[in-house]
Amino acid sequence: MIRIASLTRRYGDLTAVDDLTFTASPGRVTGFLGPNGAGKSTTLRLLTGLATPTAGTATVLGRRYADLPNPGLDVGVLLDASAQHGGRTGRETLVLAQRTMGLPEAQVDAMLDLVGLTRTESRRRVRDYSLGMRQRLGIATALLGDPRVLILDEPANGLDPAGIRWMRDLLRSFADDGGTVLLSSHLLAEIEAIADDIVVIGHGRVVAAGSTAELLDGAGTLVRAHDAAALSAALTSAGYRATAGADGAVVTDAGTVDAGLVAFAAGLPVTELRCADGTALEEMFLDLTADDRRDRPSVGAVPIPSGALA
Ligand SMILES: Nc1ncnc2c1ncn2[C@@H]1O[C@H](COP(=O)(O)OP(=O)(O)OP(=O)(O)O)[C@@H](O)[C@H]1O
Repeated sequence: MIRIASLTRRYGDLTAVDDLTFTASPGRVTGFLGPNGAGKSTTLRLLTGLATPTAGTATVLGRRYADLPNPGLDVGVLLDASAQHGGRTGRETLVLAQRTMGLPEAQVDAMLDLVGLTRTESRRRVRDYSLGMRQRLGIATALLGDPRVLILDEPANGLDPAGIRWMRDLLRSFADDGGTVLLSSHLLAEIEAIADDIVVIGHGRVVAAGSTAELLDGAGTLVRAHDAAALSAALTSAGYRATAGADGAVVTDAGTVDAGLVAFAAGLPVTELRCADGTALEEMFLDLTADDRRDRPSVGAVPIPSGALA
């Protein structure tokens, strides 16, 4: 369990993290989403003791990270794969971590196998690794102590499609075994494919949170007809919200059945009708994070499900 409660971090006049509250639960992958500069990395740094909060608390398994006696055994952390020591080989990096944590050396080979780094690759210096290989090494280091919690900042960076699929499966099975995963990204599609819960932040504040299913439901229905303007007008006059996209699709808060009935009643042949997918979630994400005003989070269009905020 990760608990962030009223967490705030100011740098001079800038409030990088602003009264942030959410939890990441065991058995679930929690996606932590936000555009550049939203405060994701600062939050993860506060959570892992690399920065101190101005106010509020961030705890892992009920304790501040700094109070965990041997943190690597409880929490696996990967914040910046490119920051690993370039002069060490991959194996040396793992052996150092293994000794620091007091683990058997066999664990190093087990992790290399798990992340798909060959023995030959493990003997190369990290400076000669691709970003994808560094991510794999970083994940191996994070998993070395068999922790119950994983905190990962943009772990898909640099991975090829097969690597992304591999990481997704790895995180899924980690969560299915009861682990807690908190994973940050600015890539909505990546988060949507893996996360059970999503917390969206903008300007250091939570702007939407809930299960991925709830947020997708909140994204509504996508309906397409030849005359998008007429379709929008028909939906609006039936009391629904409707937004016509540039590609002719209309996203509405009407259910699929109601949207179809409204179009039929208006004499508009429907060419596509389905639950809105990640495209609509992406529009929601952009909308939610577009508001520059820190004092007024733009949550009006999307309800925050009760219980989603701790
Ligand atoms: N040590 C620091 N001193 C001053 N400002 C900082 C410091 N660390 C972060 N900030 C500022 O806090 C804000 C949030 O930054 P943060 O790196 O947490 O965002 P992010 O969501 O992780 O963005 P990105 O996706 O680009 O990594 C930014 O405006 C950043 O410039």
